[in-house]
Amino acid sequence: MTLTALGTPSGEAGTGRPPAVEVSGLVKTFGDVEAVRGIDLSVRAGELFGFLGPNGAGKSTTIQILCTLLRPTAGAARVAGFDVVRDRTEVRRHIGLVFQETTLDAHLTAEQNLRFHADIYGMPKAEVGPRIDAVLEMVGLTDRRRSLVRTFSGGMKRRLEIARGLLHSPRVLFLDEPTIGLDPESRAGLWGYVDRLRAEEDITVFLTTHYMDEAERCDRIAIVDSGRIGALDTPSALKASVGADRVRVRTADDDAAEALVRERLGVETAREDGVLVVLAPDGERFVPRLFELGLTVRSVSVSRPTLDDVFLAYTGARMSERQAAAGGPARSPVAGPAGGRR
Ligand SMILES: Nc1ncnc2c1ncn2[C@@H]1O[C@H](COP(=O)(O)OP(=O)(O)OP(=O)(O)O)[C@@H](O)[C@H]1O
Repeated sequence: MTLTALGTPSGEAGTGRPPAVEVSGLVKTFGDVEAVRGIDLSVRAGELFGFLGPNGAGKSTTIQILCTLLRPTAGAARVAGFDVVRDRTEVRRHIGLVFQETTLDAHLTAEQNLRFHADIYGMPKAEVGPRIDAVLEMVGLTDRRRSLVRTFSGGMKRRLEIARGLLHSPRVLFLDEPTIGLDPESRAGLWGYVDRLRAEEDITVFLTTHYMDEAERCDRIAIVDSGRIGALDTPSALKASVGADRVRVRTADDDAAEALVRERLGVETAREDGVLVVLAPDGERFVPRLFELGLTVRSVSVSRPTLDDVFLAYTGARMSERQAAAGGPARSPVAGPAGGRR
């Protein structure tokens, strides 16, 4: 299998816009733990870029370095053209953060939370009111602007977090598992805002997720495992590079069928949940050959590779397992933009 692990997106030459995120040789260690072990990547302006990987792969650590909440052990990163170590304040001014743990003040109203954020960012007074109106409208919370945040549902809080992340018109929005714990309707709503945002504000979105449908939305995704990028490409290119279609077959005797298929047709097989799976480059054309072998086929189905298959190829696990594992709060809250650095 040959999957690409390229740091630079193709087709960028000539656009004249610097990359939104540029990372080279990034390393982060915590004592003996090598959380990030040499990451290179380049995210172009306006891109929706996804980070996928198992628990502990180093996704959050990388994002926290990009957001200036952690200092790299080695390597360099630039966000919106600014160095994350040397130009920390400028980086913070140009990014928005939405993390899975809420950092809203529950005892303030939605509007007060936003005004507080505007103060921290030193937004010009004249801009604050109209911008609050705009972001509240975008996330559908205009009529709840004077409600205390503690009266909000989980989905409403997340929408308010997004509004807050956008208030200062960032160039790059970091979303670290933004939909964990949300119901399907709230997840769909949140993605509606992200799509609208990208259309209206030409923002770059850098996302981590455990959900396959969210990964599918990305322009490109990087699969991260054990602190390294194993593959980086568009979802369709990644799926194509995994190669074979999967032909799931149930026969009268699967063990005998498997041996026969391997021997006579020279193809690879696997077992998934006990079911015989034949890996074939063109599944539909392959099916008649099963019958030609004289097998008693009880059922057969063909599926093309999914991102889950790509994830499995690179990490040895299914995304769905990760999704289940990530059902609860995964880690302690990180500091907001004004917070300290570990
Ligand atoms: N502050 C810290 N001190 C010590 N070790 C840490 C710290 N933060 C992260 N690590 C370790 O670094 C590794 C990478 O963690 P990280 O949170 O970046 O993974 P992740 O890919 O975001 O995982 P998840 O999907 O579970 O959020 C893990 O082994 C983790 O235990």
